[in-house]
Amino acid sequence: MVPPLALDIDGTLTTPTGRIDPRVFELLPEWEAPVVFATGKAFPYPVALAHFLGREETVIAENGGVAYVGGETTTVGDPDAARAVVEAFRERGGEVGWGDGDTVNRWRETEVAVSPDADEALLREVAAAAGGDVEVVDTGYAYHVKSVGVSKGRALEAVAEALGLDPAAFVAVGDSENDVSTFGVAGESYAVANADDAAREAAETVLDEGFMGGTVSVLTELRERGE
Ligand SMILES: O=C(O)COP(=O)(O)O
Ligand SMILES: [Mg+2]
Repeated sequence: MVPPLALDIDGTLTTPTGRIDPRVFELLPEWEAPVVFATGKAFPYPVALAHFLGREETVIAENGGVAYVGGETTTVGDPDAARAVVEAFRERGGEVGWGDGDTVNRWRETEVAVSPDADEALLREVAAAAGGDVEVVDTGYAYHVKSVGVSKGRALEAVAEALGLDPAAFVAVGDSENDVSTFGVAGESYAVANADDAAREAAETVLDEGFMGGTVSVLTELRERGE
């Protein structure tokens, strides 16, 4: 038997240029245990990934702000507080930076994502001035302006419970600061070689290979172990 998985998407299932690695489509459709996509991206992205893999749509989006399992959606966090920070950032000359359509935030319900090209120092200054309820999380792919206390790890606890599983039964793979909480909840945790310092420190194991190459090495090992 293979264990259930909690998989980050960007930096973990992707190539260095941000594409979904084709090996995702070979390895995950047939994985014989729950697979939870746990991402900082907005809700539709992991749902679409699960859908096109032919898997149950069991997802954590917005860094834990949104969880979806068994057809039930749960949202946590204070979107108004996050939006107020981003509005103040804009008033001070900051730019969210995703262009006119802003599909990054269009379906985002609990937080706001700001482009990695944005003025980080200004964003952090504005967030700090808003009091202690809002924080900025840097995934390498975006700065997420979100409520303190919302995390992928907390959402994984809730999703695991809904699935009737112990969160410690999960094996987690990730690459950044927003995966640290998942690593704390899952029974086994792996940081891919491209992971940031926070993820490397939190993970039980830092892999030799980066991006999907690292994730493939974990999945292969787990499969062999389960035989
Ligand atoms: O959207 C981001 O900033 C990062 O997404 P991820 O959590 O799937 O890596
Ligand atoms: Mg990531």
